[in-house]
Amino acid sequence: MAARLQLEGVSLHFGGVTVLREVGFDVEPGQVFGLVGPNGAGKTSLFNCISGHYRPSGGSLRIDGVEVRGARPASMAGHGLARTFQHPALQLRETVLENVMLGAHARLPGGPLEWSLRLPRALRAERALRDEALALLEENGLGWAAHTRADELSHGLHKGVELCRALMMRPKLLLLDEPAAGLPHSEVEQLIETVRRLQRDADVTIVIVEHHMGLIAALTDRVVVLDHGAKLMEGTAAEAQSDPRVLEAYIGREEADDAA
Ligand SMILES: Nc1ncnc2c1ncn2[C@@H]1O[C@H](COP(=O)(O)OP(=O)(O)OP(=O)(O)O)[C@@H](O)[C@H]1O
Repeated sequence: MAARLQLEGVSLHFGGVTVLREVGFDVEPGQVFGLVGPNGAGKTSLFNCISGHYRPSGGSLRIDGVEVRGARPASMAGHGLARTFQHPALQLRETVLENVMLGAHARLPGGPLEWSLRLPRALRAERALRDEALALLEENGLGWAAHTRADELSHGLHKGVELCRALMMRPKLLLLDEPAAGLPHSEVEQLIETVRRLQRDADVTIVIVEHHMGLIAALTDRVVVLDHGAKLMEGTAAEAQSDPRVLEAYIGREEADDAA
């Protein structure tokens, strides 16, 4: 079942620096939700709070009504959460298939002893996961690369492999951090098709951080715009794109970047 995500008053400080100021919004089960805003607005920091990589200084984060603020990243799979990163971190010396299978670690039966002894149940589970990972790679157009080492693939393909690794967790909440960054136009089109397919078939709630407004407009049901760590507005992508406060925030940030 796709998850409901609820944020209330989420704040984050690093020393004297305020990175997030009382951010709150609800994401309904099955929605594709966009998180946008100029560089440095706090989007990735907010993702890091949701996925347990950062501990918020205040506020509440609930997945299906369960408070997860302060939970460690490793325990977030247990809450149905999977994510991708702005810069995919793959095991570069391992094959694509091995990388994707790593996404299923939380679903493996038995303990380390059973695995080190290669007991029959562990071997059967491994075979089933291997078949599942291969099917997932095929579905996402990467079947041909299954036995290639990750360091032999391009940046765009790394992003595809990372998405498959996240999907191996069978998440009910999927966070995608700038999935289109660095992709050529044709691959962005493919990515849009992939997310549409997930929306249709996978019973998952998806939150996307992205600067590519074409992708946000094509995919999202709602967006939140962040600026200087605070929520500037919430609405549809079209409402965000025509909101003068949003335009001003982007222009202001460009001017600040130019002056720097
Ligand atoms: N670990 C950290 N320590 C100190 N400051 C941090 C840390 N992580 C993020 N920040 C600061 O928080 C602010 C928000 O950064 P963040 O990366 O979340 O923004 P963003 O909206 O994702 O930007 P971009 O679109 O450029 O990726 C920035 O000023 C950044 O320097």
